[in-house]
Parts: sequence; structure tokens; C-alpha cells
Amino acid sequence: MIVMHGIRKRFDSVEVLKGVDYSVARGSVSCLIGPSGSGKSTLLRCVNGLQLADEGEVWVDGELIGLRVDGDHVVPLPEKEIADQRRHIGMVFQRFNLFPHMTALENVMAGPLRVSGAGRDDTRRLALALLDQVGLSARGDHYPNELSGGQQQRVAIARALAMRPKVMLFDEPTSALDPELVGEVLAVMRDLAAEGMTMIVVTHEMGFAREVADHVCFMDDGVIVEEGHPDTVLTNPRTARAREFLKRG
Ligand SMILES: Nc1ncnc2c1ncn2[C@@H]1O[C@H](COP(=O)(O)OP(=O)(O)OP(=O)(O)O)[C@@H](O)[C@H]1O
Repeated sequence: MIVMHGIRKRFDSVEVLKGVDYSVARGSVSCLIGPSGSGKSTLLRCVNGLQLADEGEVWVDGELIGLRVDGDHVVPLPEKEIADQRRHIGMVFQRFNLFPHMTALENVMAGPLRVSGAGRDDTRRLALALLDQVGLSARGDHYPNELSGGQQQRVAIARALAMRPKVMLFDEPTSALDPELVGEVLAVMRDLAAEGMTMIVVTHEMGFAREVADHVCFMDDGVIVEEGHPDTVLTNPRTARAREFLKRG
């Protein structure tokens, strides 16, 4: 479960997040939509500890992210402890961010080999199973530049899953893909949703919001202005503005 209370974030003189309250139940999939610059990516970064909110709290499965309570005060965690927390919060970006000099299999193995005591053989078995899960068992020895955008994004998802995340965050995972490749990434995300993974997906894809999400949240100018079941948010005349930010499909 992900719970955010009163999240505020300022860059210089501009307040980008203005008191966000947002919860995603365990096993739920929430689509976060809204205009460019409304603060969606900043909010995701506050959830996985890449950024610390100026005010407010983020809880992931009962763990306070980036902070600890010290007497009457809440103080930032040391960087190393934030890094430990981040390992269990999977993040997938628009531009895949794979290591270019590593094969698909090596990309998926890299995280667990770096941080856990698991042996190379066990990690290799895990990575092969994850590549199979995302439909890429025949591509393990390919380098990123030998893979399509959709395939690279599926490797990026397998790489995040290799860290056995409690939740997965996706920042526009299909927006850098040619339209014909979007479906294959959506199919992998649908499978993850069916397995009960808790997910927040920043997206402009109507198809994703309709097919996978059980919750849609519309953010505008640093606040959440509408949220609810996709059928409500995507059909209610009051929420026509939210729909403007979704591509049909
Ligand atoms: N590190 C930073 N330093 C200064 N300003 C920032 C920083 N990160 C984000 N911003 C600003 O915060 C605002 C919100 O950015 P953010 O990327 O969260 O929006 P977004 O809703 O994800 O937009 P998009 O849909 O275009 O990705 C923007 O005005 C952006 O320029």
C-alpha cells in the first residue's frame, strides 16, 4: 500500500506540489494523469526517495520513506538507508535507462548481484525467469541497441522486478514507443496487475487507464483535483478536462 499525506515540494520559489494526499491500496493500480508540469513525475520521485518532499509523508507498506522519527522531530534518513528503501520500490522510466554495454540478461542480473548475497547462478536463474515473464527469453544475449523500444522497456521492467519490489512506479512507460509497440508493454503491465502488484502509472494512454487501472487520479497545478474509478473519471461530464490528457486507444 502507498499512502501520501500533505506532500509539498518547492523548487526555488515555485511550489510544484501543494499538499498532495493520495493513497493506493495494496494490489491496486492507479493511473496518474494531468497536464505537463503539474507535478506528476516529482510526486513519483518523492515516493521512491529520489527526492524528499519539503513537507508531508510517504508510506510504502507501513515504512516511512526517506525519514525517521527522532523524538518530537522527523529527520531525513542517511543517504545509504534511503538507497536501501529505494531498492524495494521499482521504478520504470520513459527512456528505459538500460546499461548499454550489458546484454539484456546482464542488465536484469546487475541489481541483485550488486546488493544481495545471492550467487551468480541463482541470480541468472531469476533473471532468465523474469525475461521469460516479459516474453524475452530468446533475447537475453542481445544488447539494448539490438532491441526495439518495446523490448528495451520490457527488459527495464524485468530489471526492476529483479529487486523484488513491494510496489512499482512507472513514469510514462509507453510514451517513447512507436504506437505498434505500446501493446506489448501494456500486456506485461496487465500481467503484473493481475498478479496483484501495487502500481502507480503516470500515463497518457487511455487504453491503459481503461484496461488495467482500478483508480484514476487527475493532478493539476500540484494538487489532485479528481480521483476515482476509471469508469467514473473517464465518463463523468465533470471530468472532461481529465480526459483531455489521455490519448485514445
Ligand atoms: N529538479 C528540479 N529543479 C527545478 N524545477 C523542477 C525540478 N524538477 C521538476 N521541476 C519543475 O517542477 C514542475 C513539475 O515538473 P514535473 O516533471 O513533476 O511535471 P509533470 O507533471 O511530470 O510533467 P510532464 O507531463 O511534462 O512530464 C515543472 O515546472 C518542472 O520544471
